[in-house]
Amino acid sequence: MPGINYEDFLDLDYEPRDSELVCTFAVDPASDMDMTDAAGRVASESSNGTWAELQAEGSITDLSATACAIDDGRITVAYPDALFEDGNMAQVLSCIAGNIMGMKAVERIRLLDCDWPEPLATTFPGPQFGTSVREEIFDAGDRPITATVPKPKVGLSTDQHAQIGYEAWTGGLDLLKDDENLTDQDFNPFADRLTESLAQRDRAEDETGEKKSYLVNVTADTRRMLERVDMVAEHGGEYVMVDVVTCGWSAVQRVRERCDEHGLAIHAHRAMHAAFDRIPDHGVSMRVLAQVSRLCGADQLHTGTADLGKLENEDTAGINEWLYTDLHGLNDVLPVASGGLHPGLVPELIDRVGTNVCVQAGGGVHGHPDGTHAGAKALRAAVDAAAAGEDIEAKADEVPELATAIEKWGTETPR
Ligand SMILES: O=C(COP(=O)(O)O)[C@H](O)[C@H](O)COP(=O)(O)O
Ligand SMILES: [Mg+2]
Repeated sequence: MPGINYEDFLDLDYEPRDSELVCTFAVDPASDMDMTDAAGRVASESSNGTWAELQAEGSITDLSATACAIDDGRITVAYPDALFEDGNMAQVLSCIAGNIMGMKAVERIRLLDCDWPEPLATTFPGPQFGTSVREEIFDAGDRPITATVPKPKVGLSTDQHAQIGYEAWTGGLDLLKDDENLTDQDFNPFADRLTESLAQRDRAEDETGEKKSYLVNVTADTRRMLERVDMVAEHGGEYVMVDVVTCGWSAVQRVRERCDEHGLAIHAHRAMHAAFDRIPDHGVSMRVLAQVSRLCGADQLHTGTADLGKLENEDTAGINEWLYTDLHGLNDVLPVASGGLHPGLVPELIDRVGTNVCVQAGGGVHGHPDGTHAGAKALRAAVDAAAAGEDIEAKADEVPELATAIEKWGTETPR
C-alpha cells in the first residue's frame, strides 16, 4: 500500500495551476532539518499530511499541497482549490497559517504573501464600496478623507464624546471614529453614543454644508455585533467600525453580509495585528492580513503611516498598492493612515502614500494647544494643502491653527 510522507509534498519542477492558491513563506528550518525537508513538512502539515507516513490510498493526495520552489530562505507552496471550503476564511487560514506556525520542524516561519486564484477569491464578497467612499459618501474630490478618534481612548462620557465629534466635524474633518477599545461600557453606552453622535453629525452637516459620518465601533460577539449593525442602519449611519482581528474573520463575514442588506460600509481597525506580524521572520504578514480583510469585505483598513507615526509599520505603500490592484473583479479598499499622525507629518505622508487614503489623527488633533476644533482645522488645512501640492508653511500663513500645530509638533515622528 502506498504511503504519504512529507517528501511527497515537494516537487521543485511543479508549475502551480491557475486555480491553486499560491503562498510564499519565509522559513528557517529546525537545526536537524534542511530546507527541502522543512518545505515538504510545511506543505504537508498545511494540507493533508502529518509527521508520520500514512497508510492511506487513493484520492486523498489530490488535496495535497506542493512545495514547488525554494529560494533564498523562501518557499512557495501551491494549494489545490478542492482543499478549501468556499467563502470560509477561518478554514482557509487554518490551512495556510495554522499548525505550521508552531511546528517544531521550523525554527521560524512567516506567511509573507498569497496569490489568490479566481475560483477561491470569488467565493468571498470583497468590499461593498472600497475607495469609492471618498466620492460616494463625501464627494471629496482629489483630497484624502480625514478622521479623528477622541482621546482619551475611553472614559469620555457620551455627551463629551458627541461634543468632540461636533467640534471635529465643524473644524473640517469628515469622520469621527471610536477608539478600538470603546464599545458599550457604562461610562459611554453604545446606543446613547450612536444617537447623540449622529445628532451632532446632523448639526455639523447643516452648519458646514459638507457630508459628515461616524465610525461607531460595533465590536462584540457576533450576535451583539449584528444587533448594533442594525441599530446603525436604523439611525441613519453610513459605516460601522469593527476590530477585525480581535473579533475574528467569521464574525467579520457575518457583519459584511448584514452591512450589504443595509448598504453600510465597514471600517476595519486592526488592533492586535502586531501580535503576529511585528516580528519580521515569524507569523503572518500585514500584507496577508490586508488581503484577508479585503476578501472578507472591509471597505477601509488601517495600513499604517509609512513609518511616520508612533507604531511599527510593514510596507504601507506596497500594501496599499495591493489594495488598489484588481483582484478578480472584487472592489478595492481605502487605506487608513493612522497612529501618531499630526498636521506637520501630512505632506511627507501624502508624498509616501498618495491621496487615495483616509488620514486619521487622535492626539494630533485633540492635543492641539487650542483644542479639538482648532486641531481639526489644522489637520484639514494640512491635508488640503498637501493634496493640492501647496506648501504647508504657506498654508500656515493663512490658517493660524495650522501654524500653531506646526509650532508645537514640527515634523517630528512621535513615540
Ligand atoms: O488610536 C489610534 C490612533 O491615535 P493617535 O492618532 O492618537 O495615535 C489608532 O488606534 C491607531 O491608528 C492604530 O494603529 P494602526 O492604524 O497602525 O493600526
Ligand atoms: Mg486607537
